[in-house]
Amino acid sequence: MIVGVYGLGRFGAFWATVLSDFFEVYASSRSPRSFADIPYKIVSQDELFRTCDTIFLCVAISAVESAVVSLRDMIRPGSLVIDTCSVKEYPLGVLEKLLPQDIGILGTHPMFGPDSAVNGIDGLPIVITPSIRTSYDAIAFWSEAFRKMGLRVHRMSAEEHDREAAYSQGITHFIGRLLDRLDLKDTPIATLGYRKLLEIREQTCNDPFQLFVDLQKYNYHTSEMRQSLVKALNEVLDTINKSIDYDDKSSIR
Ligand SMILES: O=C(O)C(=O)C[C@]1(C(=O)O)C=C[C@@H](O)C=C1
Repeated sequence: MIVGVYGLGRFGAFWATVLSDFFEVYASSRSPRSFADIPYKIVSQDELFRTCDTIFLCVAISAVESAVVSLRDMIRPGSLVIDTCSVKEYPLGVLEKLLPQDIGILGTHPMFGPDSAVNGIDGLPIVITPSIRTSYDAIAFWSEAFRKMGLRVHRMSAEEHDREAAYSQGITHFIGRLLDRLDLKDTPIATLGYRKLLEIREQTCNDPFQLFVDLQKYNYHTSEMRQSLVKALNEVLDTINKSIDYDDKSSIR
């Protein structure tokens, strides 16, 4: 079985490498790039869809629609398109709307990337969100394949995924970008907690800014998450303000 990867950005190039330990992998992208020392074969878009009947789509969330429009005539009937976006309801909706009925669709979200999987993928989580267009065989095959790759497979609906991810990955990227605006510096008196804050900033800001914007825009639950954050911030500020007695000179400097 030759597995295809379409999109060779930060995540696609990483995922093609990971898959190559378990499958023969062909990869292609809109703007052809040359890579040194890679375990997969770079092919033209034409060859990718002619050769592979399982294709991982590894494009930015905001690029899914235009990618599918430009590729759909090349995808053979009976193929399976596996989306890997960090949100699930939006891309699955686009794929279901734009791909012909005889092409299968499976949603996945590997909950890691090149930074978090620097020591390998063993034990890391991957979400699978079957759509109305996922065959039982495809769910069974890929759940087992991901397990054999050492991943922890979590099956849930796209809606459940997005709700949970808004309050886990979404909030992390939001806080990371907030911290980035403060220009925080390392210091010899850094506490463990402070070092963890700096790590969050580094981990999230190492990803393209587009990922941050897309996570906030295309996960329909992040707006509620942001409102909860603002409410929580105001409540904490209120508590502090109430505890400061502005007439008592000893409590303020
Ligand atoms: O390891 C990395 O490079 C990542 O940024 C991975 C990360 C994240 O930690 O938020 C980013 C995008 C994916 O949706 C999953 C996880």
